[in-house]
Amino acid sequence: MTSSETNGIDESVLAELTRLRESIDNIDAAVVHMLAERFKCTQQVGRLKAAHKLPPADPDREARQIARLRRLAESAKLDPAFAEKLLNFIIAEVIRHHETIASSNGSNGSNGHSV
Ligand SMILES: O=C(O)C(=O)C[C@]1(C(=O)O)C=C[C@@H](O)C=C1
Repeated sequence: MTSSETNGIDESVLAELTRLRESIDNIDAAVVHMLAERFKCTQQVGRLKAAHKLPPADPDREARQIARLRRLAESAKLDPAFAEKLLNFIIAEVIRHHETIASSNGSNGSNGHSV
């Protein structure tokens, strides 16, 4: 092994891997923050729907979101099937939250409006 190698991996390769991983970590942090903001909005939607006795899921809206996201994915060279699966995964969690909000509104005598 030469002085520029560590455990058989060239130091320049390790430096490149570290640089790429730092960007990956930044992107993952951004995804977490963006999802947190999205869930803050959907919690408000869930409270609004529960207060007005609207159903948790809106399949027509979902169909429009999926069609739009697939188009965006294609133009960004991301697999549209992956984009659709990801959105469905997120929406399924949102609907679960909406259902929890709706059932807690119905059982505690609240009118659904929070202070
Ligand atoms: O837009 C709504 O009606 C929502 O409840 C939000 C949302 C979403 O997460 O984007 C979730 C459930 C609905 O089926 C559609 C969309």
